[in-house]
Amino acid sequence: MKPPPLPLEEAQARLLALATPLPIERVDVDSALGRYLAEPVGARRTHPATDLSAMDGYAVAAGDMAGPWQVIGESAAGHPFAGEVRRGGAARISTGAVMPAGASAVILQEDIAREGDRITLTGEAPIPADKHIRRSGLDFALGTEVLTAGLHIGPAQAALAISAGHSHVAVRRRPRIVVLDSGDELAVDLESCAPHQVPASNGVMLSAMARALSCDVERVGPVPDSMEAMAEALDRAAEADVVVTSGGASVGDHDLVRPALLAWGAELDFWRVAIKPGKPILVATRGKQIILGLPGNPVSSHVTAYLFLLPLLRALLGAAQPLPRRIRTRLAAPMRAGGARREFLRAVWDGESVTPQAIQDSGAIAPLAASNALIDRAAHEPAGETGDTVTAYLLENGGIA
Ligand SMILES: Nc1nc2c(c(=O)[nH]1)N[C@H]1C(S)=C(S)[C@@H](COP(=O)(O)OP(=O)(O)OC[C@H]3O[C@@H](n4cnc5c(N)ncnc54)[C@H](O)[C@@H]3O)O[C@H]1N2
Ligand code: MOO
Repeated sequence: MKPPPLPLEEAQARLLALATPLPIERVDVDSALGRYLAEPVGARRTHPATDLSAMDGYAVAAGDMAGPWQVIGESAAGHPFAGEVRRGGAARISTGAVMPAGASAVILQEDIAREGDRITLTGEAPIPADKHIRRSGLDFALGTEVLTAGLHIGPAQAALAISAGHSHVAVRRRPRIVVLDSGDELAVDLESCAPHQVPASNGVMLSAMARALSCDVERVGPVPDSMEAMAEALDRAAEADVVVTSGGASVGDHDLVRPALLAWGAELDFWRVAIKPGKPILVATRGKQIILGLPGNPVSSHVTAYLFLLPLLRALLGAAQPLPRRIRTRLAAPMRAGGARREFLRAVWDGESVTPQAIQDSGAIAPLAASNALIDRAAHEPAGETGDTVTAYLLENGGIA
């Protein structure tokens, strides 16, 4: 008797429990982009390190806001004014330049008339007087924890690490993934793809999903439906952290993934999850290696990669939040009632509401490619009306902000 399919959350928790974050390495911030911080980042400097002007204009002394003034020097970005600003004096100042000693206000150049070195106020003096000054430490002070461990390193986080004085950060090494697709019907040469064949598209799709998460991916296959060919293909995955197979996961006579994995020395953790598409997904281990057997139907492969593979890779990379986040949104069109399995419906989210695709076949790639969201519909959920609130996952950024 085979055990019943696992509920999704239980299956995800079991998979993530197998994932120990990979060893830490220190890399330059450029190379860390797309990965997750393995250690918090503390500021090695105060930013700004000193008071700076936020605008182009003239720096004057406190309480000396009426003018006229004599321009006694200039503070340009990267070239501070060495002198001191006293009553009646002003220093020309540019955006990002250091406030000179004695100066405590910046008057915008649009509010000033200049004749030679004499300037007068033609517009408004700033209120409060220090309005255009960026104070030392406004952004962060020396010693502050500016980035927490487990955070995704995107462009802004990279800029912050650099501003905080870190040219290198601690991240987990890139996971090594082998993507292996299988099936006698799979064609690589698209020019000679006969009607009994199918273009092998899952390998490209699954590799692309893994590569978007800073993984080193090798593709093996398509592998023919024979135990010998599977054994040979799996041997090429001996060094992989994660082996992803696609196809052959179901119950057919030619579905060889499970027996081939067992013969390779893998131990089955679970097989089958109560979701549609993607029910026949399997998870196994072989020593430290984690094996994800995804169903061959292209949409099933995509959805299970989204719900299982990407969270697993994020966990190996040390992400604080490996699972995709849900959004609550409204139906822009009616939704059919749920069936026996919880279903992830391909859908289009326009920023306000979501429309399920008319065709939900797990072999239909066109509606998948036209979708940017998955609606999470419970088993036996009643039909939905336009305007009803539903839960959805956004596909475009892997569901993670
Ligand atoms: N009697 C039953 N039959 C099936 C069941 C079941 O419970 N009882 N489950 C169905 C479900 S659900 C799914 S999902 C599929 C999964 O099957 P497999 O993982 O064994 O996948 P295959 O049979 O190898 O292929 C299914 C389908 O996908 C195409 N495919 C496979 N690999 C690729 C690839 N790399 N690129 C593009 N397309 C691919 C393949 O040609 C098939 O059309 O089983 C159901 N059957
Ligand atoms: O679960 Mo299968 O993935 O429904 O087509």
